[in-house]
Amino acid sequence: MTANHRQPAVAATAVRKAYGDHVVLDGIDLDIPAGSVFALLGPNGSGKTTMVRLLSTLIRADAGDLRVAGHDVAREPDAVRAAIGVTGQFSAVDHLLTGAENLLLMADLNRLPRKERRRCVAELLERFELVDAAGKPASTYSGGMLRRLDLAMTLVGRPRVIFLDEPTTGLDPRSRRTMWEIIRGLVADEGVTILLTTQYLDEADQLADRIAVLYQGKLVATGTPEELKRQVGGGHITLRFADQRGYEHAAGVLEVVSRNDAAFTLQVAGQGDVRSLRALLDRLDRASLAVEELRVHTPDLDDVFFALTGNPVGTPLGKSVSSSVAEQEPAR
Ligand SMILES: Nc1ncnc2c1ncn2[C@@H]1O[C@H](COP(=O)(O)OP(=O)(O)OP(=O)(O)O)[C@@H](O)[C@H]1O
Repeated sequence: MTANHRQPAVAATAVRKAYGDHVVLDGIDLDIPAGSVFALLGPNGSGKTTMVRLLSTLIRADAGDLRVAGHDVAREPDAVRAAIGVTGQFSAVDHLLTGAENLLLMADLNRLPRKERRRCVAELLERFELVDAAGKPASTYSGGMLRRLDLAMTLVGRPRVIFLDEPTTGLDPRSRRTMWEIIRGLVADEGVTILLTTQYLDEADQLADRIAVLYQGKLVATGTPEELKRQVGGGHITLRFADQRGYEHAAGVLEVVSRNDAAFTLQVAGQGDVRSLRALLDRLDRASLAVEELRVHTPDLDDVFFALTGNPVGTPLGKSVSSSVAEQEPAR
């Protein structure tokens, strides 16, 4: 590992940003190693876009230090701009131009040598599966195609750090997966650093080396997906019985965490590993109890999010829910 790799690609210390009385970011610290994917996870209005705008020099922080690719954001904004690419809610795509024209325009703006322009555009169209649509106006593109074009345009400038603001919001599942593959490829093939913002826990789980959970202007947790999941403790196993008799019998035999008398289901603590599952099934066998259905629930980022914020994913900021709703299995 070189010295350059040890230097964080993005660093923030005690960053604060308010609009009037509304404190949007309140003492944010970030440290993102070069060559990694970092997800800033938070519900609508939690300040994710504000953080990206600060890091990409579009707005100024009220307090704190921000460094990107080794440059101070306040003192060396031009050097920061030269090192970064930004895609997302403020897309650079011109809808009147074709995909190829948009890319050529970026190549011009980046002052690529004339010979290189065409080669670079052709390469990007190929890589982002836009060859067939290259001659069509961007106004005719689907949401997924527009995101791909936006990201391709960003890559013309060969950025070392890329900010992806909600890269897959509104996309269908197939387009999301294509985008995820592209993002993974960028890090693996080119060693760029990616900071992505997302409200999707599965996206953070799939892509990020590390995740920070932003809630009401503060980072409420930071860690690898696995570290965050460990924080919320053990999973559970749900057992459903065919009738009242079996259900009541089992409830007397097992250490039950919670029960649902109407559905004949019991929850017992357990991670779902083979050894503890075998022990549980042996116990049921010895008691001559037949289980109709068994489900293992390992903690996931939905549980983490709820444990940290008191809100299930997708709830707008500040709207807590009753524990009865929260105790339900998270929707997939
Ligand atoms: N220019 C501005 N003037 C006043 N308030 C603003 C401004 N920009 C953002 N805000 C407020 O700051 C808060 C955070 O906004 P931000 O866009 O950073 O959130 P977000 O987490 O990216 O949410 P979303 O997913 O909805 O974009 C919101 O309450 C928003 O209304």
